[in-house]
Amino acid sequence: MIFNKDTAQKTAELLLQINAIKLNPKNPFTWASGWKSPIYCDNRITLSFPPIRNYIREEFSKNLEKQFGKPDVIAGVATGAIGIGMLVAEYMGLPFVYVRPEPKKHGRQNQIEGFLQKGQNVVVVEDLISTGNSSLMAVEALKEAGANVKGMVAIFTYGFDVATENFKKANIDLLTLSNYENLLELAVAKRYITEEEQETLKVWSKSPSTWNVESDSTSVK
Ligand SMILES: O=P(O)(O)OC[C@H]1O[C@H](OP(=O)(O)OP(=O)(O)O)[C@H](O)[C@@H]1O
Ligand SMILES: O=C(O)c1cc(=O)[nH]c(=O)[nH]1
Repeated sequence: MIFNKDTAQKTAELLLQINAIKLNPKNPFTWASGWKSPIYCDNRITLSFPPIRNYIREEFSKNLEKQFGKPDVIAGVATGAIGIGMLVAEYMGLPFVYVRPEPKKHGRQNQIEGFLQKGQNVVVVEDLISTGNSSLMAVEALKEAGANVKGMVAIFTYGFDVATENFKKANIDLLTLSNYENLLELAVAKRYITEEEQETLKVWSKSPSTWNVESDSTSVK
């Protein structure tokens, strides 16, 4: 679910403006899930733009407190959400930890980096949700460490049914700044994408887990 329509539209517009949305139908991206996709939303780029990362930080901080109450700790999902998660923690004056996809193989062999105590209330910050598997693995690790996970916030979700089901099964509330529906609406209205690209995305969105074609690369300008 998005926080609200205004934020969803503004966030989508900012992502398009900084060219964080890449289209590459002829040489598809491989996602974390292994799915092939003509689209890639690179939210990591937002960190390079201070006014945009400040906007994201403030929207996250305001809305997550409204939704979940003020947590004891903010957790970022590594690596994509370490930067933005830390900015949120700093803005809210809260401790921060980050969660690796798996325990580190040397050193202290930690999966969670930072100081976390059993029973602490944690809100998880993620940059992007496709299937939700990466984020929910982080939630699992936090719960195993004794944290009380209050919910998750992310910059963007594709809104796939599989993610909705995964979050429902895990009993975790997910709120996002923006989503695919708002992104597409704006990209079409402001002519960031051609009719041909629109058509590709239409075909892809009908069956994203099985979509795959051969083609060339473009970024949405
Ligand atoms: O919802 P999912 O299907 O799990 O996909 C989304 C995940 O993929 C990306 O991480 P990636 O694995 O590319 O690693 P990174 O964060 O280190 O860039 C992104 O940052 C999410 O964590
Ligand atoms: O599923 C992914 O791996 C993924 C998709 C996407 O659009 N952006 C991203 O950073 N990861």
